[in-house]
Amino acid sequence: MIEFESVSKTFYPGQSVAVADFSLVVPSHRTVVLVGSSGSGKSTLLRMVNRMVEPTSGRVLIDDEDVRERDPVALRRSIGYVLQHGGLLPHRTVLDNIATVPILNGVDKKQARSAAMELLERVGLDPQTARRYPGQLSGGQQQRVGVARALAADPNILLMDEPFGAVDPIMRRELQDELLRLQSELHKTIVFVTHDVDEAFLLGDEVVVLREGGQIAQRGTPAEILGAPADDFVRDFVGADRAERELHVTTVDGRTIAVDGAGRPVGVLAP
Ligand SMILES: Nc1ncnc2c1ncn2[C@@H]1O[C@H](COP(=O)(O)OP(=O)(O)OP(=O)(O)O)[C@@H](O)[C@H]1O
Repeated sequence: MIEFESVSKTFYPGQSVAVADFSLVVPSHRTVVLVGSSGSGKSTLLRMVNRMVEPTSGRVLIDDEDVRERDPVALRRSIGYVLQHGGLLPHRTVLDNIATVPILNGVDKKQARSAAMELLERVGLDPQTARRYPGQLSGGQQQRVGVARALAADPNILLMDEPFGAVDPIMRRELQDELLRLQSELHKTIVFVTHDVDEAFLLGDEVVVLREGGQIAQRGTPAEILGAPADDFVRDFVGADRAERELHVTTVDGRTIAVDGAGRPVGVLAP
């Protein structure tokens, strides 16, 4: 469980607050998505968990322990972190990129490399990829390596900061499905940051819609938010009234088809 307890962050005195008095509990084994437009404080909040940002006031607790009690380096090695631009080491092979943290944590090299090979397959990469360098991979493959690397130390917590933001829409959808599959097997505690509402609704057990200053506009399951947006800001942000979200039913050859506001079929209703 991760707990944000009234955290605030002002980067420079006199500057506007990046995050003001934010509180949230992220339950263990769940995926919580922070969604909001640029500058709403999502990354700042995420980085408080692994102490890459220290709150100006308030606390972040992991399983009831204040993260400030933890050595920052050990803390970071115990938490998986995936960024938009993989942050892979360019002069190390894919296999070494994945095995680095476990080796730093004292795992025997051979063992770490064989675990890295298993992870490579787990995230859907060909074993041949192991000997390549990050620059020789596509953006989507690099992000898969990023996910494998984040999982290598078998962390309980995964922090994901716009991890699929820089890949094309088809690859993005594949990576999202892959994450859903992985999570159904691994049950990590995931905090996922995105500005894409559809991605938030697809991946989040719970979604937190943020406005500027890390203010929570609404939190809940995707269905709760879409069904009852708290205010006009949330309604606009999630596009509750957007034509493509407004589904209707029509009957074609005796089957009931759901179509969106533009008349595009989106699925068949189960009888
Ligand atoms: N290291 C920093 N130094 C100074 N100001 C910062 C720093 N990091 C973030 N900020 C400011 O804090 C505010 C919140 O930024 P943050 O990156 O957390 O937002 P975000 O919602 O993640 O946005 P984005 O989607 O663009 O990454 C912004 O006004 C930003 O300029």
